[in-house]
Amino acid sequence: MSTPVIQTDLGHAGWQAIVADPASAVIATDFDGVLSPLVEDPARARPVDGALDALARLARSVRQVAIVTGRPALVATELTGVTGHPGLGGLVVLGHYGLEQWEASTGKITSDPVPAGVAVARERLPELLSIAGVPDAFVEDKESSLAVHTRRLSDPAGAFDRLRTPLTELADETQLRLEPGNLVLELRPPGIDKGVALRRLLESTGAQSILYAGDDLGDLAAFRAVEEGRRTGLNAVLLATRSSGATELIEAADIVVDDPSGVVTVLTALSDAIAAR
Ligand SMILES: O=P(O)(O)OC[C@H]1O[C@H](O[C@H]2O[C@H](CO)[C@@H](O)[C@H](O)[C@H]2O)[C@H](O)[C@@H](O)[C@@H]1O
Repeated sequence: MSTPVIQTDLGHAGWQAIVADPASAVIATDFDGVLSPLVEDPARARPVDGALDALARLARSVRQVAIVTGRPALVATELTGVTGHPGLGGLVVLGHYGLEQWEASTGKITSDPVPAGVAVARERLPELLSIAGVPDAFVEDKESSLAVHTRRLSDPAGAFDRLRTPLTELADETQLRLEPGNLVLELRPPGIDKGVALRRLLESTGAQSILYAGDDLGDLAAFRAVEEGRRTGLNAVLLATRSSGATELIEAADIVVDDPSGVVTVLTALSDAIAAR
């Protein structure tokens, strides 16, 4: 398989560094919109064909493969089906934007504490949704955070706009953070994001290079952490899918693909290049 279109010099350098020394590389990828297509019901998201095999193949030669997601870590392991998948015994899943860490080698989860504001927000949400005129918005209760989805409503974008201000106020009052995503507004603990999660992962693994794949606004923090790392010598490839149409992310990427199948193509090309070196 040929090298994908890498649009930047930094991306070329990152690709070559990973190929030359995979043992010091991390491969980290988001789940929704990157390994799985976006679907109406969050419970039905699944990785596209070939996604886990592509990660498993890379896992043979790189230092660490990780999934970094806004989902709870256990939900992500269930939806992805990574538990017991051949070749993914060293996988790490960073859930809740890094609040939780699940390790395939032990099956154990560690988590930062959940702030009390989540319980307060949970209690106040139904009335807030009613007052905002969207009582039927789907609330995905993730225990450590609450995601309000508008995708299945008759006017998804209008409902998203109507909810933004009241949910921002609720986040302020409960000392939570409002995380906007693709037709979803999440109330979640502050002080952690995918950038913090990735910095911790790079530090704990001592990796010198990384490929990070994302699609939505929540991945911007990871992109920024990688860009910051580049200033102190980290070699990196930033891969974005167009799944969520997040312009800022797409413009910052070294490689852009349309959808999760494109991610599989890129990951496969990377392991082919490693195998051919
Ligand atoms: O970090 P991620 O793995 O990308 O998770 C971010 C949020 O993704 C999910 O919502 C998105 O995907 C749903 C299923 O395809 C879709 O219905 C929704 O509109 C998208 O915003 C998930 O439900 C959230 O909990 C995640 O935080």
